[in-house]
Amino acid sequence: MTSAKGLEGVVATQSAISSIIDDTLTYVGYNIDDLADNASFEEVVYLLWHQRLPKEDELAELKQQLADDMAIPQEVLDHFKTYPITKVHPMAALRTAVSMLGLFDEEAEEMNPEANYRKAIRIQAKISTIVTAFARIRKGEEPVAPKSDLSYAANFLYMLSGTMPEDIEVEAFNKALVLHADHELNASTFTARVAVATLSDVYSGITAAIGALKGPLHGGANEQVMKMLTEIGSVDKVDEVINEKLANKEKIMGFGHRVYRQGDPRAKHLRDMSQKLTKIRNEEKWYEMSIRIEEIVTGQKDLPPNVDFYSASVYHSLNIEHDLFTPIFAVSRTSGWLAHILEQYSNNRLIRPRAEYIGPGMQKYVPVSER
Ligand SMILES: CC(=O)SCCNC(=O)CCNC(=O)[C@H](O)C(C)(C)COP(=O)(O)OP(=O)(O)OC[C@H]1O[C@@H](n2cnc3c(N)ncnc32)[C@H](O)[C@@H]1OP(=O)(O)O
Ligand SMILES: O=C([O-])CC(=O)C(=O)O
Repeated sequence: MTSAKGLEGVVATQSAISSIIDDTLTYVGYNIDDLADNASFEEVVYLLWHQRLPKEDELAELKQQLADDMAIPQEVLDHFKTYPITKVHPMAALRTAVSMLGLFDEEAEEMNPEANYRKAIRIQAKISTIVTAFARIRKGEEPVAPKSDLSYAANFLYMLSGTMPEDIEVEAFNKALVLHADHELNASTFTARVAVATLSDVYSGITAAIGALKGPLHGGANEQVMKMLTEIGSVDKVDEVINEKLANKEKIMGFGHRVYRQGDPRAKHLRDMSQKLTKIRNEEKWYEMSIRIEEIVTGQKDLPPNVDFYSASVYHSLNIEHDLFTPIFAVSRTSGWLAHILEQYSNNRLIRPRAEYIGPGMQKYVPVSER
């Protein structure tokens, strides 16, 4: 037996949800460029869960269901107040809160397709309430109740800030949600599928996936990008800092990808949005620094930016705290995780690969007194 390090190039399952072929990303055969320019996040959720776009009444029904299910149990809100609050990363809070949600779902252990679909709606609805409520409670503010007439994207921004978002903010946030919704067998989606392939429940799958997304080699990179931009501070410092990092063989967060070779097709949408928003905010330096970093890294290492790079300056321009960037990724990717969980249940087999053993050969047990 020989192993592929990091399972590179291994085809581990079949899926009808999203594909990356020749650096083109599609959700159910729809090019991501088309969806990013035209679709609402709710339409994409429907697409991923049903493998077709919704008709008008189906979309209206899903929107209503999501809006109706956004409230979270008071116990979860109270739990947030018991954390040593300044030290808790919002991804850790989210991981715990989603697991806790399962304790209050009477259908948590029901394993039929209808019950699993109902849970998918509830989890997708409640996850943005969890992130926004935690963000407010840790600052000593009261959570803001969702408005049922707002879109998913608008509701998130409204629940976070307590004020009505501007149209351009909703447009940017909706686009970001669409772009992050699914991505074939990335690490967190694979994690979700492995967890539920044991026939464990949906909450276990999402909780496991959140844990996998949190790391800086995956979803956690967007927060690290903003940390790097903040540390660099100004366009004239970019060359010195980035050249030094590259010379020291440090990874530049937001660059590189296991699958894409020519570049991540999602990055250009976020680059355009970053340019637009930083101009409106009169904070063009974040965009200009990002552009200069891209020039240096692609010039020296042939490593294009991934989805995490420009999302950082987009979220910053939406006045979002930097440690909420990865939870926002989770809010969107929950739709993809749920699609993959439902697909896994529909055609399940335990996922259990092998390991190539590289330890010592056969050894004889020696009693502790003789070692
Ligand atoms: C949503 C997402 O998850 S997108 C990815 C988000 N993650 C990041 O942006 C973190 C930075 N990027 C990385 O760490 C990697 O590019 C990954 C994790 C995304 C992909 O990793 P892998 O396919 O395993 O590539 P690996 O880490 O082995 O890198 C291959 C080579 O490119 C270099 N490299 C890869 N990414 C970077 C980077 N961002 N900066 C500098 N060098 C890099 C590696 O150092 C390595 O060089 P070497 O062969 O000289 O040792
Ligand atoms: O596919 C991957 O490996 C990582 C990624 O870009 C994503 O999850 O969006």
